[in-house]
Amino acid sequence: MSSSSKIRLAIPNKGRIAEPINDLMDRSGIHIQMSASRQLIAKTVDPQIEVLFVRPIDIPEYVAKGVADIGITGVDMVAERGSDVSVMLDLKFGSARLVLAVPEKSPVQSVEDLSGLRIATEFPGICRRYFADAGVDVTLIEVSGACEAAPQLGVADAIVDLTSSGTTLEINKLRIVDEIISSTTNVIANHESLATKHEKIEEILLAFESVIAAKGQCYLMLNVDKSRLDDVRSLIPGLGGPTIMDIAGSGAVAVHAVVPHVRVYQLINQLKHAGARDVLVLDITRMVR
Ligand SMILES: Nc1ncnc2c1ncn2[C@@H]1O[C@H](COP(=O)(O)OP(=O)(O)OP(=O)(O)O)[C@@H](O)[C@H]1O
Ligand SMILES: O=P(O)(O)OC[C@H]1O[C@H](OP(=O)(O)OP(=O)(O)O)[C@H](O)[C@@H]1O
Ligand SMILES: [Mg+2]
Repeated sequence: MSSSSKIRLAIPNKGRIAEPINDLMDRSGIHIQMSASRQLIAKTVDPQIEVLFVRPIDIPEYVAKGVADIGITGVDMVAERGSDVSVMLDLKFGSARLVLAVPEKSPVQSVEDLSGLRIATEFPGICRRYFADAGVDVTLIEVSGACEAAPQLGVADAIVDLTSSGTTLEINKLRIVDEIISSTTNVIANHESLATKHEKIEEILLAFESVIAAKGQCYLMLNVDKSRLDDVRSLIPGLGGPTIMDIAGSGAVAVHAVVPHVRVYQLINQLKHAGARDVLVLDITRMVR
C-alpha cells in the first residue's frame, strides 16, 4: 500500500491507450516529470501524486492489491483479471468490443454450435466465464496476440478478440457471432484508498472530468454593433447563452460563448454575415460546470 499522503497512479507504459492517457495527464495539469524514457516510476508537478508505468493488463491487480491507489486502463482488462476494484470514471476513449468470431464460411451460427471446438484468445479469464455461463464446453487456445490468424492456420475453430474498426476481422475473413463485452478506458480505484484518500482522489477525478467536458468544445469571442446583436445571438448555440459585455465608449458589445468544434466552420461564416467582427476561436483545456 502506498504511503497515506501520496497517491500512486498506475498508467500504461506503452500501447494504443498510453498516448491519450499522457495527453489527459497534461491537459489535467498533472504533468509527469520524466528523467529517463524507460523509467517506470515518476514524480509529477504535484508532490502528492506519483505515477507507475505498467502494462494495461497488469493495472487492475496493481490497484486491487493497493500497490497503486488508482489506475487508468480498459474495463476489459479489469474483467479479464477479475480484479476487485471500483470503476470510477469513463474517459470516453479506447473503445473496443470483445467479440466471438468465426471464419465467414464456418457453419457456426451461435455459441452453442461451438461445443467441443477450439477457441483462440488473449482473454482466457473472460472466455472461461462466458462459455461456462453459456453451458458450452470448449478448448481454449491461449495466444498473446495476432489471434485472427489461428482459424486459417488450423489452430482454432473460432476466436475471442477485440475489435474497434473491424479491419482485422474483415481482412482475415472472420464473422462476428456474439459480442461479449464492450470496453472503454476508465479510471479505477482501490477500495481502501477510496476511503482513506477520498479527497485527493476526488480532486484528480475532477481534473480528468473537466478535460473530458472540454473535449469537442471551443471558446468563441467576437464584437458586434448593438444594432446587430439579436442577429448574432440567434446563431450561437452556447452552453447557456452567450455572455454579452458592453465595450466602453462604443455602440458595440463583446459576445463570448462555448460552442462545439463541429459548428465553428459554418458558424464563423454566418456570424460574419450577421455583422460580427474581431472573431476569435480558442481551444478549451478544461471545463468545470
Ligand atoms: N483495436 C484494439 N485492439 C486492442 N486493444 C484495444 C483496441 N482498441 C482499444 N483497445 C484497448 O486498449 C487497451 C489496452 O490495450 P493494450 O495496450 O494491451 O494493447 P495494445 O495497445 O494493442 O498493445 P499491444 O500491442 O501490446 O497489444 C485495452 O483496454 C483495449 O480495450
Ligand atoms: O478492429 P481493428 O481496428 O482491426 O483492431 C482489432 C485488432 O487490434 C488488436 O490487435 P493489436 O493491434 O493490439 O495487436 P495484438 O493482437 O498483437 O495485441 C486486436 O487484438 C485486434 O487484432
Ligand atoms: Mg493489442
